[in-house]
Amino acid sequence: MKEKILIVEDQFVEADYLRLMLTQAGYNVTGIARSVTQAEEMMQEETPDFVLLDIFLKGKQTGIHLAKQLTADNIPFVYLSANSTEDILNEAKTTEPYGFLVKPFREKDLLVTLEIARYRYKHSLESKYRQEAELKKSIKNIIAKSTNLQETLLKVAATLQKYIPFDYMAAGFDNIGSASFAGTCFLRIGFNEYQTIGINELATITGKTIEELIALQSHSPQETNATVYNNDAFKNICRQPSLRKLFAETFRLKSHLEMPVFILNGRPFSFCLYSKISDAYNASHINLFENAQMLLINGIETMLNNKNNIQHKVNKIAEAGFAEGCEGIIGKSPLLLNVLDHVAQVAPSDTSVLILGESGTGKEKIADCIHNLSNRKSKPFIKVNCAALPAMLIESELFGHEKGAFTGALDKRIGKFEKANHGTILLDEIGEMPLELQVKLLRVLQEKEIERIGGRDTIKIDVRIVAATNKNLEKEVAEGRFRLDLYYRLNVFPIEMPPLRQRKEDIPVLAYHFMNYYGNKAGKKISGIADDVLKSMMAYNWRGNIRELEHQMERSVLLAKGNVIENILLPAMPGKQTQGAEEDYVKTIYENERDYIISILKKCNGRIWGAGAAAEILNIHPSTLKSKMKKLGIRKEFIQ
Ligand SMILES: Nc1ncnc2c1ncn2[C@@H]1O[C@H](COP(=O)(O)OP(=O)(O)OP(=O)(O)O)[C@@H](O)[C@H]1O
Repeated sequence: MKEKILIVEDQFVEADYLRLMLTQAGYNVTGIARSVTQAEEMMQEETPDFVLLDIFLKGKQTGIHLAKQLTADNIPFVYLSANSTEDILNEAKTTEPYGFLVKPFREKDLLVTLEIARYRYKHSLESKYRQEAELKKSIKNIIAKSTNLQETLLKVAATLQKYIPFDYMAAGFDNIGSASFAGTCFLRIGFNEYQTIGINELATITGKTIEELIALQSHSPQETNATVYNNDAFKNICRQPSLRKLFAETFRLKSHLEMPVFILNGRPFSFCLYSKISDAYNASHINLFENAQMLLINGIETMLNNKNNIQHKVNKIAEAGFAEGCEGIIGKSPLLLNVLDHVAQVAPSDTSVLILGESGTGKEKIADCIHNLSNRKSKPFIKVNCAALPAMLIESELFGHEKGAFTGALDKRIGKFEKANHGTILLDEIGEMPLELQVKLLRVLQEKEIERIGGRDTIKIDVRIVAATNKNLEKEVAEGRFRLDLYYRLNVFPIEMPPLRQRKEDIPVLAYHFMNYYGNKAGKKISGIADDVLKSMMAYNWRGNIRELEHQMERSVLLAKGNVIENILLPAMPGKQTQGAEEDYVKTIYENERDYIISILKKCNGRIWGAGAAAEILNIHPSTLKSKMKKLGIRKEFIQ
């Protein structure tokens, strides 16, 4: 059956041209709407399978208004836009379009975008149902096992993280200061580590009194519907004094998702998630949360009816550190943690994963994590670099050959796919795979079978595919170098590796990691990196990303004269050099942690032990605080 497409476009000529292209390509155009109202009327008559949506339309409402409705009704759409401002594009992104076409575009671009959008839609539905089922199952398990509200909230927070990312979460009733306040806040401090912050701790950290916090709370009325605040929308709601503003300033938060849960006795309870990423939230997060809401309501009610529920101080931090299998991953920047959340989410399934990102950003390392966290971890993990072999050899490398299959095939050879049976195969640099082989790979993905070169039989295989590339595959598809059908198959779960320039806070910790590694390897006792060196590393544009940083550290270790790295020879950058170091300097997570602990110690007049002292506020054991102080170089004189 022909797919039904509604065109929402106020430019008559453009809309007509679109209709022509789509009809010729076999689509059924159900109508052309010039405004949101007209589109709504047309959709009442006939629900389209897809909508092509211009952003600027006749009338007051834009395409973005309609997009929100389409997302709620689960109708996929692709934006058409010209000269949109960054703000508008950012807002458009939160509505989760299945594609974006920038005018003017060619017929080929339109058809490829629609095909990709169609495939994405189909798979996003499958993964949405899977995610919903997994989230509900986890929440059910948590609620069945715990009796204490705050403990439950912490566990729910850690579970939600996989699906709806956050750096700070405030969960509780509308009145944070009331005697019956049973909510609390969680600050993410690592992959699976949270600092619990109750009202007293919040007062200490922010330097406010409880009364001031209560006053701020009254300026932060709860939303009645789940609402997303990204980018400027978040800045706007943080203009006036409120708890949100205080949270944003204290923990450097940039976007917010508020999710009210109404419990039956009428007291509103909210989950407020905040992220350090400025556009972290979208409509699918709201949908997912709303689907799990009834379970949460029942769970919270059960906890509230339990006498042990109110516990102001939670002396618990969720299991520390990275999940087993991700140990070698260094860094705690929000963008890296976000990648690891996705890894944790996809690893246990058999879904194909496509890892995208510049060279040296850690794609292969992430592939290792996916395998190690999967049920296939005890089975083989085979890596193939598609760029490293000549086209002729890749086929035999991947699928194997029979004896005498071609000149030089003196023996039978088992290919990488067979070797990876029941395990995982990493197809690195997939963008370099020759077109002829792409067809064969597609067959493996579809039929789950291979044929050795020169062989007569097909061999059934069960292999999970992880592919990686630093190329823009959509561009490769549009330019005819990569098969669209293969791209669909691989792009079921894309993971984007952020370049080092977007996560500068990871630079010092990576530098120390490589310093230790290469120091040990060279048998040299190197114990530190001079401040100037670290500053110039932070200001440097690491075009080769982590690999480049690793090589520079290896060299610096070898050249170091004493036990501190005093020099680093960074290749000259075109244009700006290291003089930008001061203003570009971003505080590391360790510096932040150090500053934070010093501020708490100052407030407690340096007291570590006892009621109301620093260890209690930080919810850690006094001896742990002492060892942290030693590690972070915090001495008494900093506190006075
Ligand atoms: N988060 C990390 N922590 C520690 N080391 C890392 C991290 N990410 C990458 N590395 C190291 O950086 C180097 C490059 O990483 P990797 O080979 O995974 O990158 P890549 O994106 O696959 O590169 P390419 O595209 O060139 O193949 C490796 O030595 C790897 O061990």
